[in-house]
Amino acid sequence: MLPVAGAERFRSRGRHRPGGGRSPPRPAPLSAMAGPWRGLRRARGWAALAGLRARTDKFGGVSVDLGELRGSPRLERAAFGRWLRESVSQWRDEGRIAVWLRVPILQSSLVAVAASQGFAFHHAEQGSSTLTLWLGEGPSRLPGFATHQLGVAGAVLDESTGKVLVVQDRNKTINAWKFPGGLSNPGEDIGDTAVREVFEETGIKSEFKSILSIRQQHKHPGAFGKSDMYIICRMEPASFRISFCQHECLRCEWMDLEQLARTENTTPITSNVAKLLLFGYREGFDRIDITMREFPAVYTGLFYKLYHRELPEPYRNMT
Ligand SMILES: NC(=O)C1=CN([C@@H]2O[C@H](COP(=O)(O)OP(=O)(O)OC[C@H]3O[C@@H](n4cnc5c(N)ncnc54)[C@H](O)[C@@H]3O)[C@@H](O)[C@H]2O)C=CC1
Ligand SMILES: [Mg+2]
Repeated sequence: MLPVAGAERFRSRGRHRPGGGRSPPRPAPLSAMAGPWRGLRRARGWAALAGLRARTDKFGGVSVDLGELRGSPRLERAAFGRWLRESVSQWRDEGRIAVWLRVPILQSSLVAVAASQGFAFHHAEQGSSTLTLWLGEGPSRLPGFATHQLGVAGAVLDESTGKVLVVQDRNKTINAWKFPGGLSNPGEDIGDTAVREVFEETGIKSEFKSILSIRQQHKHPGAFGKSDMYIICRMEPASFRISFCQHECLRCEWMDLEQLARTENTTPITSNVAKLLLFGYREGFDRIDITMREFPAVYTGLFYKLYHRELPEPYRNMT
């Protein structure tokens, strides 16, 4: 069994002791136990299991990282299965609401053992998977993993000529004109994705000016069935000579913005945003722009970017 390492121990419902009182006694060390642990003495890796730490979170869940077994002999599945069953039983008694189990990819045979005890995948990354088991009352309230992917395109408009940069994708069945763009990298700002993707696909350097539109599409086949957010940004060109990526694009050109707004050889998204951009080009970009401001995040010490329509000065400085 696995004693919990968090500062606070959760009391199970019905075991509340008035006045707080002492913590329940810590379980005896694994080696001293009888019953299900006896067989573990000889099982490979059992000693390492005893050293694992279970960390509590502020919601009352408990996390165990099997990566802490690094350098230990490979665990026998049976030993792990018995250890997990006993530990879960103890956490249940302690009133924990959930278990988070991180499994390094090379220990993946233990995933099946955990799954046979009710655990399910929460998410997987390159080197590990994380499984969860809900112990609380009623249906699980654990948040799911990422729900969306983010694509960003750049509508690069040369204001001196009224031409906009467009491409036709090589791998798409319909070769419609669209703005160059692609998927955001983890941790990448929207504007930075637009600059990077425009440059990678067309060779054109550009600067982020504003967000023009946001499209949300559920069950997107290109997002492995997840939802897809597609943001189109207004960009200002910093170079003009096209050198497009032959792998990704079939064609690339500077096209008259009004022609793009009128052509049928495009998607509804590109067509509508071309019309919006044409309106802004003629009537002022302040009519269409969703601009960005940066602020310090209060609790984390990080910064975030807030995107919204222009706020008039008197409102901006209200206290
Ligand atoms: N105008 C529109 O209306 C369009 C919007 N989009 C949006 O743009 C974003 C994605 O842009 P992309 O240009 O597609 O991304 P991207 O520019 O990041 O390119 C993705 C790359 O991955 C490759 N790829 C994708 N799936 C693959 C697979 N299964 N195996 C091997 N290679 C694979 C593609 O060939 C491409 O080279 C999404 O948000 C999408 O919804 C994409 C196309 C058209
Ligand atoms: Mg692309």
